[in-house]
Amino acid sequence: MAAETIDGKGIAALVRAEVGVAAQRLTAAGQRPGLTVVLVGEDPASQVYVRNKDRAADRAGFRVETRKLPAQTPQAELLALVAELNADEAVHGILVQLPLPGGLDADAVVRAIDPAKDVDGLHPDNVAALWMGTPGHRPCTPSGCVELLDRTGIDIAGRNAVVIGRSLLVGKPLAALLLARNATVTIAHSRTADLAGLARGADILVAAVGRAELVRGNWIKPGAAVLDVGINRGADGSLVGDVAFDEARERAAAITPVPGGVGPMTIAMLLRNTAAAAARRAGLDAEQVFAEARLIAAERSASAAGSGLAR
Ligand SMILES: Nc1nc2c(c(=O)[nH]1)N[C@@H](CN(C=O)c1ccc(C(=O)N[C@@H](CCC(=O)O)C(=O)O)cc1)CN2
Repeated sequence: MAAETIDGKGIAALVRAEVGVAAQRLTAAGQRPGLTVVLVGEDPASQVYVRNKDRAADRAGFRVETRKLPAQTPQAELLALVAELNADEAVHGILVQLPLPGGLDADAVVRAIDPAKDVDGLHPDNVAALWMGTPGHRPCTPSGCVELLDRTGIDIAGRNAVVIGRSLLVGKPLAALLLARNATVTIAHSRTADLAGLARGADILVAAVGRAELVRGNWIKPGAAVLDVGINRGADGSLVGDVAFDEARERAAAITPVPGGVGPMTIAMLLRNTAAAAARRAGLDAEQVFAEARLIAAERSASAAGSGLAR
């Protein structure tokens, strides 16, 4: 039987609606969530992602601004902007869109961000907090993956998880998040011997390498959950994941499509991290704010459905 297709687009919309409810509560408490996105240069894909972040934050009721800088911006100027945003009380979240143009030191820029405002979860303090299991911002795409598993009812504890890819943005933090949820985690990469054989042992298989359709159908353990983080352009310009979707869905129990799977969760979780930063500033328990917002959003959507508004 073909796998369930995990509706990342729909789940991301739910999360954004819940964050919107939380934003109303935080605004009433005097902390309207504020996000500043910094875009350096003209990379076309980054421009699209930044525009989408701006629009999603605006729709959720945030105060949002995008600071655009030319590709030739000196490192010192970028660091000065980060310092300005760190000091701005209206800013709860700072995101520097990656990759930065050549010549800029992304690592130094991320280190300059106040960890409390590092809603990307990439500052070393947040990386340490992730591995230590202490409070801090978690990176958006990996936490989006876990959210997808949770909201699809896929168990994590005790399962074998194989994460193909070891980037700081996805592979490593996702491995830490799955480990924190008591999965048995293996990180695989380009030098892994018998990648296919390793993948075949995975109850949860994540592909985050950026190689179109690397993962074939016969790599999938029957009944596995497959999360495809890859976004590659096919020869005809269409988007292709790291997983050969049509083959994999014949064996998996659940699988994310590309587009419309993991990708949309990245922005939803960014909004959630920003709202969490605002909640902490308001002296509120962010988890409690989100739990209440989830109930309110569900009630609103049920009553909209009842009145025919959702149709
Ligand atoms: N500072 C950061 N930079 C980058 C991050 C990040 O998390 N923080 N991640 C990626 C890009 N990214 C967000 O910035 C991102 C990628 C993909 C999507 C998404 O919704 N993808 C859609 C398809 C979009 C398309 O048509 O191209 C999907 O998969 O359905 C959102 C955000 C690198 N940089």
